Amino acid sequence: MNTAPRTALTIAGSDSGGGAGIQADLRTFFANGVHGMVALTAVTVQNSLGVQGFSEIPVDVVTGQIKAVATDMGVDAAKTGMLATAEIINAVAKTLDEVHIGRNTSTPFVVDPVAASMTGHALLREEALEAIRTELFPRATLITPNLDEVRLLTGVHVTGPATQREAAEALLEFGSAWVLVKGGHLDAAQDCVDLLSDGTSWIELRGPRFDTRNTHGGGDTMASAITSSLAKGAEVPVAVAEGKRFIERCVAESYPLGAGVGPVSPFWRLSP
Ligand SMILES: Nc1ncnc2c1ncn2[C@@H]1O[C@H](COP(=O)(O)OP(=O)(O)O)[C@@H](O)[C@H]1O
Ligand SMILES: Cc1ncc(COP(=O)(O)OP(=O)(O)O)c(N)n1
Repeated sequence: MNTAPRTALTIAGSDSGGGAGIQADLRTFFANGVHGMVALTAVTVQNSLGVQGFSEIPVDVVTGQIKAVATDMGVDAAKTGMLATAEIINAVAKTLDEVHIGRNTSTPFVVDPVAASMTGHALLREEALEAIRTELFPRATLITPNLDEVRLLTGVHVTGPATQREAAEALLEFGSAWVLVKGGHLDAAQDCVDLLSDGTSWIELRGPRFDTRNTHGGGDTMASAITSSLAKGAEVPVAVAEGKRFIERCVAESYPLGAGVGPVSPFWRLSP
């Protein structure tokens, strides 16, 4: 009989266009040899041009999905993406404690604090930012904000290495074990440099910047690649280095689709 692969759970929204959200997460888990499971939080109406609207899933259905998979199939690592409302965030935090997922357990937990789509549409109700800071970050093994999210969460406007470090310090105050301040939106003429820290180690992850506008789903894909590595037992610095290498290839092989922004490709290993 075959043995079961490692498992990863995404708690996130659906992207009807297939490039971000749970679709990106499941594509990435699959591409990394991990069995992906889902707790759906919201359904977005979305295509390459942006988000036209969304509807939340009832809170008890969100928490029910988490409990159903955690108590039966087991979760080796989990991540969050779009959570939509403070009510969902509060309930998810409580449920993660009940099923023993988070930084003070043996099951790593990655928080991608999704606030808006790259096209500028809100994916989180305004009052929910505080719940992300107080309910999710203290439970997180790793948080992975992009520069817009850093500004919303801390007020720090990152323009280079000094402010990237200042932002990481401010974010660690909220209680996560590690923070990854992603630098994809820094100066377009430079390499892509992300900064990883637990307040003691400061690790710069530098990679080439590929000249493409098709980066839809990039943040979700990177967080899911890191979650996959954590599910397979990697320590955080190794998992993030693996995630960085993975997303680089996904961006390099991204493709146009629709009239707007195309998706990154988690399937680069399948390319001929
Ligand atoms: N054009 C690019 N070429 C190579 N890597 C990129 C590019 N854009 C983003 N990245 C990398 O993809 C990851 C996610 O990027 P970022 O754009 O900062 O976050 P988000 O997708 O959440 O907005 C980071 O590791 C970043 O360095
Ligand atoms: C359902 C859903 N979740 C997350 C996102 C964010 O994806 P994107 O707009 O591509 O932004 P980054 O991945 O670059 O942070 C979304 N659009 N939809």
